[in-house]
Amino acid sequence: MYQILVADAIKPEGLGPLLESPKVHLIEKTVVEAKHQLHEIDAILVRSATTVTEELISSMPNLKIIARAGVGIDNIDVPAATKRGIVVVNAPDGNTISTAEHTFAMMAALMRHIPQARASLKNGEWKRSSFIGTELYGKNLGIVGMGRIGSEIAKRAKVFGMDVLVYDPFLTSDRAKKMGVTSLELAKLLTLADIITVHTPLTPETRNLINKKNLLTCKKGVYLLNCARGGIINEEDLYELIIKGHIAGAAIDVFAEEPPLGHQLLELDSVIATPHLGASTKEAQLNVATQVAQEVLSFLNGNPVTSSINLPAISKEVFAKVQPFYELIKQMGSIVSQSMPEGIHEITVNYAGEVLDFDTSILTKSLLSGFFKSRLDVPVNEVNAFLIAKERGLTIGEKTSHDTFGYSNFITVTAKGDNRQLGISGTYVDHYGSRIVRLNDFTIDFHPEGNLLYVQHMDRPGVIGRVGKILGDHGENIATMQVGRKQAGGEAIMLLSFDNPLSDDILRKLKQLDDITFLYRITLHGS
Ligand SMILES: NC(=O)C1=CN([C@@H]2O[C@H](COP(=O)(O)OP(=O)(O)OC[C@H]3O[C@@H](n4cnc5c(N)ncnc54)[C@H](O)[C@@H]3O)[C@@H](O)[C@H]2O)C=CC1
Ligand SMILES: O=C(O)C(=O)COP(=O)(O)O
Repeated sequence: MYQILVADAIKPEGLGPLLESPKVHLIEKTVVEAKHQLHEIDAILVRSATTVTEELISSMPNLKIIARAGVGIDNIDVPAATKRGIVVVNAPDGNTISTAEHTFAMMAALMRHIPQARASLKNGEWKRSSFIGTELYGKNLGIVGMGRIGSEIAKRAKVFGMDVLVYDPFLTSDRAKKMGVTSLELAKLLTLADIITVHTPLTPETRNLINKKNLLTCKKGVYLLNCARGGIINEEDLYELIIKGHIAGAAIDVFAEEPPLGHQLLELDSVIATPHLGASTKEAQLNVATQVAQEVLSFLNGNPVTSSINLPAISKEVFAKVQPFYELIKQMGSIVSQSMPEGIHEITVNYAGEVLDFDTSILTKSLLSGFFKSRLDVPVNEVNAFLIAKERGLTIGEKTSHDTFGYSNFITVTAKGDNRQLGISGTYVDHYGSRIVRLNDFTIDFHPEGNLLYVQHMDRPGVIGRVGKILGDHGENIATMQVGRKQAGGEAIMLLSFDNPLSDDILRKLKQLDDITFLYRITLHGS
């Protein structure tokens, strides 16, 4: 039973996929309330209220997936999660419309002083001339960050007759043209805009992106909006320039620290604010909860996730096609690891044939997860495979070729250690399954599963019999056996399979036999 901590207020109606799963137990508590259960948590679902720090991650040794029911992942230590092999997913488009609409509502309210006028009315006043507003029509709206939300705002602004100027280093001129917006450098946008709204994520690059220095280049009387993340516009600088009259007003939904208790900006009449409400609609909350619930369930069921921050996106359909190769190469990684228990400094994979239809980096990561599984006690998966390899000084190479040796697909892994090199080739055959077809230059054919014994020996009479005798004397029943050699009298191999793993004692006795070059036990769990 998977233990899933729902640490923030996530709409229960959206959690249906998880609630209906017999494999899942939902714990709806804050991190503090659940402090005695953290060690058993497999998945955590959060919004922006919970900060998922490295410390919190390390207090959850079973954690496999962190789901953000929303967009911004600045409250999650993604590098720490990645290092631990924990998948991070979000709900990238579930609250786009709500946040764009909220920004637009804030802009209209800001320009027409709606909150201030309402407060005045409530005080029994009727001060029509104090609340003279400004039209949106014909104004230059500067959008910084032209992603999902920025783009939706641009569409709405155009309908209101605004001229839309945008700055986004990742926006192509083609897309800007299609959207009917003017793409500019930030410095230029700031000098031309009447209203500026930011819609970037909060990153080291965007923190304080809008600051005193560049705000002073803006038109006097400019309006600012931040419905993205506190800190993108420097709050102290904004305050100072509003006080000095350079900025006419600001609409703020998000703060550098939330809640912003006693914040100086909230004391200013020309600042309107909401308590991080961008995504707070019935629709958005249902969307994001449903999206992350589906992602978490899919992941826990061994299926791919589609909106991961630290994994390449792969659809269910593509995953179904790639899965046989994914399992095959994971077993090949495990064979390499168990066959070369000494240090390995380089692994190269050569992909040939129909396997090249897929993103082979996913397969190489699967190889590494199989390789590291028996070597490390930290989980290694597609999330952290390359990172762990780098940390351990393991060089990973990927090659492709057309030579499939008559198979429709062919994968060869070569591992180099200090004194030895190992080569293994495998293929996936429809209706027949994974096959290892070459090992250390010997032609062979076996399904990579179960308890195996690989023996490399000199091709001399009696070797096979002596091995068989020791096994028989210990009551070990050989389930299958294959032999191979390159030339008479040269080196040869035996590959035997058993119902149970062989004991260390048997291995020791086998190693003492004459003519055995080396042997190793390989245990492979289900493929
Ligand atoms: N107030 C609220 O409740 C909500 C706030 N948000 C915030 O809004 C942000 C944007 O959301 P989406 O549009 O969905 O994300 P998105 O990823 O679709 O768009 C972000 C855009 O910012 C651009 N960008 C990145 N670095 C930049 C830089 N240095 N300068 C200019 N542009 C840059 C990217 O190229 C991208 O186009 C989120 O990261 C989140 O922090 C999102 C949802 C709700
Ligand atoms: O999705 C986002 O990035 C948001 O800022 C929404 O935050 P929330 O889930 O409402 O705490």
